[in-house]
Amino acid sequence: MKSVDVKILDPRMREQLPTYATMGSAGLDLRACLDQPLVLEPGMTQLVPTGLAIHVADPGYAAVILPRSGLGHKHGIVLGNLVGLIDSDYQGPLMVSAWNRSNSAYTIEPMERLAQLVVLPIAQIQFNVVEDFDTSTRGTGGFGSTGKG
Ligand SMILES: O=c1ccn([C@H]2C[C@H](O)[C@@H](COP(=O)(O)OP(=O)(O)OP(=O)(O)O)O2)c(=O)[nH]1
Ligand SMILES: [Mg+2]
Repeated sequence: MKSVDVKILDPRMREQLPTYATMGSAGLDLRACLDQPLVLEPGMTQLVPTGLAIHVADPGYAAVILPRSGLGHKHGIVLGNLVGLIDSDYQGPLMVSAWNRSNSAYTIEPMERLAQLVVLPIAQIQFNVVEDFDTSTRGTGGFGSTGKG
């Protein structure tokens, strides 16, 4: 398993560092390190601290912050940036942009699991400028070009 340096910015996180819930879990749940409940009115977005800073360090990896499906589907609590991308050289506090896309207020409780962190391999690329691409099966077809059925 890959090791990633973490700084504990909120002492409450010392006892509950994120771990994989099951052997096959891809995400580590991030908690809302709030001092009091936060009422997120419909349409509102609020930056919520996770109490952690990570340093992925290896440019061959990045972390992404994704919504939790239960919160997103049942309560409309997703991310204001849709997906949070954590660069491998970022060392600042991990923040979650919590967006209430529903029509009802939602109260985020202190230390509630709000979002999840996934570490992914990354390919950094360099562009090779060409006039024409090598032929591919798809060519320029897209946006439903393969049909519906
Ligand atoms: O949900 C998020 C998204 C980003 N970040 C941090 C880590 C990331 O490495 C940094 C910058 O994010 P990004 O590059 O997506 O934002 P930007 O608007 O392009 O800012 P910058 O000019 O700092 O790159 O902010 C978070 O803590 N949470
Ligand atoms: Mg950026």
